[in-house]
Amino acid sequence: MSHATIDPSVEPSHSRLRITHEPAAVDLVAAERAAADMLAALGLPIDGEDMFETPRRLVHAYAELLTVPEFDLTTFDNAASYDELVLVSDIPVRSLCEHHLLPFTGVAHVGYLPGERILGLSKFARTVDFFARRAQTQERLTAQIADHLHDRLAPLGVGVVIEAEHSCMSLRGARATGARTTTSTLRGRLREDAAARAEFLALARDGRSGR
Ligand SMILES: Nc1nc2c(ncn2[C@@H]2O[C@H](COP(=O)(O)OP(=O)(O)OP(=O)(O)O)[C@@H](O)[C@H]2O)c(=O)[nH]1
Ligand SMILES: [Zn+2]
Repeated sequence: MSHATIDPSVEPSHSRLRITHEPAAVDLVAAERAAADMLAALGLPIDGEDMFETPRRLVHAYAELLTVPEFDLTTFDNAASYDELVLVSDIPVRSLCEHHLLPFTGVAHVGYLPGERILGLSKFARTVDFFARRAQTQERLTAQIADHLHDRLAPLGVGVVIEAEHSCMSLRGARATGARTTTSTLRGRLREDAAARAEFLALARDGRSGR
């Protein structure tokens, strides 16, 4: 469950909304014990000198990947009445698929049509990371970023495109190395207005790196 709290020290033209996440209880000691049992059951020599510390490293690696970073969603008055698209492309995405807990990685393109507020540019990447550092599906991650910005920033429209490679599908299983999954969520005018939607999707496509 995540929730946002208003920082009481807000200034009229500059607002900071503390974006926080209430993590479930984490018991690293129990997790290390369970990791040691799992690795031993998989036949790995964890009692030997080389892998002695592997259960601890495994648990800490997952704990790090699943730690949701808090931040301030800083917004400013749209003093210039800027009413065109703002798009930040190629934001790194690092997440874990909830089915295998294997990484999926790629990029997000996040854009919006400003209303009364504009968003601090770094907050696009922070918002992506905030929702990525969990056990996720790509679809839910895409929708959560779009819904969050739509709710908190109250723009005229918002769009999120994510392109990612799922290692559970490329390293194992189907072994479809190089297969990329693209998801998009559009809200407000970017969903309803055909011209705005086409402009956003074209810019998201053109603005990305030539991978
Ligand atoms: N829709 C969706 N599926 C995902 C995502 N990440 C992983 N998956 C899929 O979740 C599915 C889980 O399917 P299962 O059949 O239960 O698992 P599995 O036997 O390991 O499947 P294979 O990967 O086909 O070997 C797989 O098809 C994965 O590719 C995601 O972000 N979105
Ligand atoms: Zn998976």
